[in-house]
Amino acid sequence: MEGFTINTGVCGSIIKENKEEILETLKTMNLDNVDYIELRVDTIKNVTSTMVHDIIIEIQNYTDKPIILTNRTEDEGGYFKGSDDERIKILCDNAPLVEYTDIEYMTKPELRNQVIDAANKTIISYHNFDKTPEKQYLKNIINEASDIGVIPKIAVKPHTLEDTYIILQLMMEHDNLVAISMDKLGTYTRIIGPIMGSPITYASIEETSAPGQLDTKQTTQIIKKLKS
Ligand SMILES: O=C1C[C@@](O)(C(=O)O)C[C@@H](O)[C@@H]1O
Repeated sequence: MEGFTINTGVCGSIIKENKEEILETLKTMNLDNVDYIELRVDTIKNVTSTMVHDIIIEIQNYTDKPIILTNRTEDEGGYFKGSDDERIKILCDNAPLVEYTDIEYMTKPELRNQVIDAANKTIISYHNFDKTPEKQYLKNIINEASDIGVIPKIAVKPHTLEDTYIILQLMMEHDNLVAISMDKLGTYTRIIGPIMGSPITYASIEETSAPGQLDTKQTTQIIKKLKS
């Protein structure tokens, strides 16, 4: 039967301020609704490499779900307050422990390459919380990100429905791409992504880690429905 196969993993993002809250979220969430756990360490107050290491070990003692390690810059919607050198050090120190490490495409190449070299696998990400750039601009990022990392990811803000169509076109034209049109206007791209071969779709566990996210239960149920 003609159709599509869905191999998308649902990623639940944990965005908490300290180890206790992170572990509380982990132990109260339904792990059946996720395939990956994103640990957003930029939301941890006064975060250090040692803190992140200890949290990762605690998570891995509790579940085998693969971890995506993210330390998001403020420029791209995150909360990390330190220097880029400090941000990259936290990622490099802990990247060998986890399945994927997320590094922003816009990071200075010498720092970006340090993370790529330290990581098992990388997600090369680009976020624009102000607009949806021109399609060719995004295509260029996707192509270069695909060359330097394992999964290219773009997450951009739509102002019109036509903006969201750009994301649809990019998903049609690229395999293995995580492409998100944020806000409510773009929420449907989080569901279309799995049909288009996206390897990961991000969902919220408690509070959302980005505008327009569905929660992990909704996302998993929809994907199950699409697969049936
Ligand atoms: O980059 C992404 C995608 C995301 O911004 C989203 O739009 O769901 C959520 C972030 O936590 C994650 O790191």
